[in-house]
Amino acid sequence: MAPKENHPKNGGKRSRPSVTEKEALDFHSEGRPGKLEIVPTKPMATQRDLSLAYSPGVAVPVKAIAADPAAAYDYTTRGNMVAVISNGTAILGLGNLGALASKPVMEGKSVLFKRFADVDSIDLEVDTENVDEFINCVRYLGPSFGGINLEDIKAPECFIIESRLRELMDIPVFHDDQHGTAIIAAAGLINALELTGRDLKTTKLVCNGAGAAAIACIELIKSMGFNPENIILCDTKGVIYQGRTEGMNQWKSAHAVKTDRRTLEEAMKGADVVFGLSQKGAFTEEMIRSMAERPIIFAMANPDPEITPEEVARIRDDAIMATGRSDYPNQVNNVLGFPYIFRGALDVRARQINDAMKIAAAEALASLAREDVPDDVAAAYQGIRPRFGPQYIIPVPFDPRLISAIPVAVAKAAIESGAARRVIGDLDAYGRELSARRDPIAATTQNIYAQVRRSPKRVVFAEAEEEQVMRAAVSFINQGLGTAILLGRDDVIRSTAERAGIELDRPGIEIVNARISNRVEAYIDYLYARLQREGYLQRDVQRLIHNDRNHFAACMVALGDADAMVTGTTRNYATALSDIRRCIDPKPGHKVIGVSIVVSRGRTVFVADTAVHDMPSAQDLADVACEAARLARRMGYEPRIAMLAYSTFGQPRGERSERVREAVAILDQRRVNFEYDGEMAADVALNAARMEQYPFNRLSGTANVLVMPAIHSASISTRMLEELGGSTLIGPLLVGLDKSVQITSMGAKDADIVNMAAIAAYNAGS
Ligand SMILES: NC(=O)C1=CN([C@@H]2O[C@H](COP(=O)(O)OP(=O)(O)OC[C@H]3O[C@@H](n4cnc5c(N)ncnc54)[C@H](OP(=O)(O)O)[C@@H]3O)[C@@H](O)[C@H]2O)C=CC1
Ligand SMILES: CC(=O)C(=O)O
Ligand SMILES: [Mg+2]
Repeated sequence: MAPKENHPKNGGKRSRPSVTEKEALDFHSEGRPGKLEIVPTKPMATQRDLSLAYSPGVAVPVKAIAADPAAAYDYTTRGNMVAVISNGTAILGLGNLGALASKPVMEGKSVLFKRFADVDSIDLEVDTENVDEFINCVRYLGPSFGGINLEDIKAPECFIIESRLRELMDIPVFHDDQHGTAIIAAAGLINALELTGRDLKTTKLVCNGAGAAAIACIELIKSMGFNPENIILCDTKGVIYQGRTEGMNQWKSAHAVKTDRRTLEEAMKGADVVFGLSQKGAFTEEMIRSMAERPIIFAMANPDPEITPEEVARIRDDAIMATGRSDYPNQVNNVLGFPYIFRGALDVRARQINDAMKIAAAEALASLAREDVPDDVAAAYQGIRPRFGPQYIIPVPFDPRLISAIPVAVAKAAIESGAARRVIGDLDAYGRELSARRDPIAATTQNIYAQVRRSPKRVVFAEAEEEQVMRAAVSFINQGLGTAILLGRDDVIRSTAERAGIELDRPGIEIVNARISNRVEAYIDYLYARLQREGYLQRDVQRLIHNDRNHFAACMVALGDADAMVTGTTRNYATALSDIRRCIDPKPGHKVIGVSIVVSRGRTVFVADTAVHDMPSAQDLADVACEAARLARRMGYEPRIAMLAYSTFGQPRGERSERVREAVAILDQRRVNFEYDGEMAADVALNAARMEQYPFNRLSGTANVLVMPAIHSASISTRMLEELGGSTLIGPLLVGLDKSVQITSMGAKDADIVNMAAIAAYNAGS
């Protein structure tokens, strides 16, 4: 998983992941519809909890807040809560589709607040296009929130709404499409100008679009020193020149210039920079061709840019190209801003987000892209170590440094400019505290996908007659992960696909029918040689290869006809595993085990063995610890292993715990190179205060790998965590086999199958 010394180079030709409309709808409807839920932060289990949380206990903070409003930050969610508010009049670049239709985007923004900056957020869709009604609706909500993020409200109404609400409310009111976009575009522009050796004062820029995002972008770059005479603004009517009357408003007029150019085409001739904040397809190849040498093109319309990087690459090889999308390099998108800007603003209880805070965010972003990317961060860059250059002018949203770099800069500027109600004395300590909030598993998962994308694999889907497996296979190839081999009867696969509306006739999908494959004899010979002394006759083996797809698929992988395999949706784990073990051995010196990854409230814990050893011996437990430590390291975690039991360091003493104590002694003898200790109970392993009661314990912090004493405790506890504790469970991942195989849980959904196929492909590559 060592990142390569390189930087992403696509020239517009890199294959990029895409999603189908069905995948997008399934993603939003699966399980609980939508993308958000609310989770209590206090126990609500007993009479006492109720007395504290509700009547009578709740009266105490009520009185405290009435006496001192600042106390609301100490006793309520206000200080970490942002409302994302829209009326749906400019949803991305899709136009005015109404408040209700904007909800998926607003929920998305709320989720991004949480994911990237641990800011709690709720979306509010306000069903009016009337400016006064909208303002009146929002102005009274101040007590509920630490900040208001206005989103996708069209110009010019958005300007009036934002400025009036800023006057009326004593918390930050920030129209993300204006200032979020401006901050990110300014950061990208600072770097692009430097790379092309341009001076801010003489660069000529055309901005297509004269709405919320566009006006804010040009205002910010003017305030940074851009010469107003060098900026031409265009809208649907063409160039905004002095004296134009059609389709004008005061915000456009403020940026009208003296020029005889009238169309976007004319404006772009010889331009150094073009900003697209308008609509899909607004730039033609001709316009791009007419720009100056080494042009800077930010085509920021969402979901589809004004021109694609592929189109630009066809006609010019000297452009610096950015879009608003996640699937191209140089993503100039406000996701890089709003979570972190609000994080900083909330932490100093800011009254507003002022220009000083915006410029601080832009500068922090720009300088982050120029810094060397350290090893532990390279994972977020898809295993490639990016270097400041035309393909890397701005950090990626998954860059784990953003959470500390941007809020610290924003908080500092808020304190210095007087917008803060609370001063953070030690900003370095604040930065360290912020870093600790990041969850590396997301970066790891995306790194797995990215690595596979760079080195696509042939993965056999053993149960391809199942509809969800076919969908997973299609998604696998759509995401550029490799070739999907569908194993099954051709006619059954095709008729099921047709019924389900799945298109299989596309490059990257191969259907293999075990009954008529010309590899059958080779697989029978291979398997018979392995099983003839295990009580199998040749005809038994023939039957296995002809009739059982796990055996056939595993032989494909064993003999190199496929790189990896995924199975498990139609059979239980143990059956699938024993089918595979007949065909594939453990890697020399390894033990085959299952490791589940539990992600819970930002914490990631590996649990082993959750799949293979029923009642492991002390030797087995030591082996499991070694295998789990290897996997944790591969996923970017330095293992701290707790050997779990019901007892802790000999108390209470019991026969079952003896095995675990012995396993610890075996690890001592092996002089392994990772931290471990035990035996200990789960609460001691996971709770720092409980752990402190054993000062002699050798773990340097709470455990991140739990070795379970037996499979039943492993399986029961992980499933309970998933069902009762709201944790996300990944796996069990099968580790230790000589070839790459993953087994999903029975009845797994297509998204889970794709994840397992990606992990199988990833393991096949190393
Ligand atoms: N990458 C990012 O982070 C962000 C990207 N955006 C994108 O910017 C675009 C505009 O959003 P926003 O400012 O909020 O919307 P607004 O509705 O406020 O403004 C839209 C502007 O685009 C102009 N426009 C529309 N189509 C064309 C066209 N074909 N040629 C020239 N001008 C056109 C409109 O012109 P007129 O005034 O004549 O009607 C208007 O000035 C969207 O595509 C959005 O996705 C927005 C925010 C963030
Ligand atoms: C990214 C964003 O906010 C938009 O396109 O509207
Ligand atoms: Mg928006």
